[in-house]
Amino acid sequence: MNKWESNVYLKKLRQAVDHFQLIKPGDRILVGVSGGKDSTLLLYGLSQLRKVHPYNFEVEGLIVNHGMLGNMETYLTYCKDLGLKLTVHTELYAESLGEENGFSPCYTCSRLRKGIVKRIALEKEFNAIAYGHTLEDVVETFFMNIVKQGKIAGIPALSQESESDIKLIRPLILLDEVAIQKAIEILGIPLMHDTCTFAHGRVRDEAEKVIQRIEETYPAFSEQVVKALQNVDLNRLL
Ligand SMILES: Nc1ncnc2c1ncn2[C@@H]1O[C@H](COP(=O)(O)OP(=O)(O)OP(=O)(O)O)[C@@H](O)[C@H]1O
Repeated sequence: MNKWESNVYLKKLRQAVDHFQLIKPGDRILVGVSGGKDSTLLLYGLSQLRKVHPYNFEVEGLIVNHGMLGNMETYLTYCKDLGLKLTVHTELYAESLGEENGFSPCYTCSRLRKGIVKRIALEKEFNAIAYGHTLEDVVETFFMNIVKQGKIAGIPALSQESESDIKLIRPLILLDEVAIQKAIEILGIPLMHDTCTFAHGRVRDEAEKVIQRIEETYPAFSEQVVKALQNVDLNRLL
């Protein structure tokens, strides 16, 4: 087993890429980067995978600077030294956000940010956008969809952007936050800390607590949810 394979976090990223067929030869992938641990590891991991994977593909990171991102200088220098391709696009919309038409600032910010990433992907002829959603994101979303919507749905590893040919890929979907944190510590990347004043008391925090409590009894609960989402017994649904 080589060094690459012995790194559990990179092994799981590759497992997701291959199992869900996230990457095709010739893909041009734009990674949405927030400067936090998940999307930073995603950019690093895909850039590493590129070097050893049989398929030829390109990887580039994009930070949308909406005005609440803190100091980027050290982070950008470190990423550059690691050989990561990363650009910053500045559109300072965050400060003017508020509660609008019943939508929270976080919701509006996320919509605007995704629109910008998509626009730049199209302008620069990328055919794929990668997001840093993790195992926890899938399980929390699954839980919240049941509790809030009465619906069975998680986050797909691979989906299609509406209104364009761009595919959305989520290669960290098999990785948990503990493994990601460990990987970031090993790499020593100084993360960026956002200055967002809205993101507190998220509904997701409640889901996180409930899942943690379940995992005290069933430690593999999150992995089992991901397994279950690929193993639906259609004959036993109503
Ligand atoms: N400032 C940013 N610039 C570019 N991409 C970003 C930025 N912030 C976040 N992203 C990307 O968007 C992904 C999802 O972001 P985040 O978890 O904050 O929630 P969200 O936009 O509410 O997403 P969702 O509702 O789809 O879970 C991140 O994993 C990252 O890949």
